[in-house]
Amino acid sequence: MAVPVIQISNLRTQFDDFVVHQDLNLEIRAGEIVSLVGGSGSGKTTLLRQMLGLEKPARGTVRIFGEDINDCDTARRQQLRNRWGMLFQHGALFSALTAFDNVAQPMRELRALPEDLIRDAALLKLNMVGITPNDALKMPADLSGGMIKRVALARALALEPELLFLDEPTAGLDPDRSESFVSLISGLHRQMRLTVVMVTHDLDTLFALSTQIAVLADKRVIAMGPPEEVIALPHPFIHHFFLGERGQRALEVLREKE
Ligand SMILES: Nc1ncnc2c1ncn2[C@@H]1O[C@H](COP(=O)(O)OP(=O)(O)OP(=O)(O)O)[C@@H](O)[C@H]1O
Repeated sequence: MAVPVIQISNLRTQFDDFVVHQDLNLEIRAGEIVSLVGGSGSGKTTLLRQMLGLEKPARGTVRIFGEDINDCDTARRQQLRNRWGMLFQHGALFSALTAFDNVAQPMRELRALPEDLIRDAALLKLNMVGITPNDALKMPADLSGGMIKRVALARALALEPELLFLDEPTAGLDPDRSESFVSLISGLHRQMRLTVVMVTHDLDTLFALSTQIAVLADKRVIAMGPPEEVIALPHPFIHHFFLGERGQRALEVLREKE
């Protein structure tokens, strides 16, 4: 069987005496769209940061593409980083650069590509997310919230990643923009054969996109599987999160998809 894209084993995270994760295990296979859900403070963002190699766990291993992210040198880690893209919830773009330069920047940092190739590739990525060459010349301050998210997504895709991390991708977007952003991610997932890991509180986004849901509770991943299986599990957090009033509405979307 192929090596999992992400494999987290026996992870422990601790801040002073406060234990956030204990004996946490998680395996993500290529091509999945995995949503990480959990209550506030359950450690979703911290786990995402550990996958990105931005934080080191107290114990356990985090393997990305089969390599221990905390046990490789800086050059190797950078090579791994070039294989994933990250869409941060806030502050996704450099405010002093145009949309175009924001997307070109990760390619320029590689110092290996000629400028004309970078130009074509950046315009192509912007086109994929529906940003015109004219809008590409604008500064982030002159773009709408939805357009900023699209440019940030184009930037995350700049190096043709195999893996894409999304932190609350639709937060701050109105329902229409949120829906079109979801279709965009879904289309790109198919087109680029991406593996996607996302943290979201938005049940509409979650049900529209996820092939798997991983539930973080009791300091561990207590369940992982297809949405319809996970929501049927008898755990108080799952019941509360998915089967409340807002969950019912989102579930209708899931049933319409079937
Ligand atoms: N650098 C840090 N120092 C001390 N405590 C931290 C640090 N980072 C996170 N924590 C604590 O760890 C716990 C998990 O935080 P984290 O932000 O990962 O949760 P989360 O599940 O993403 O929450 P939310 O859904 O509210 O964003 C919280 O109690 C938080 O206060």
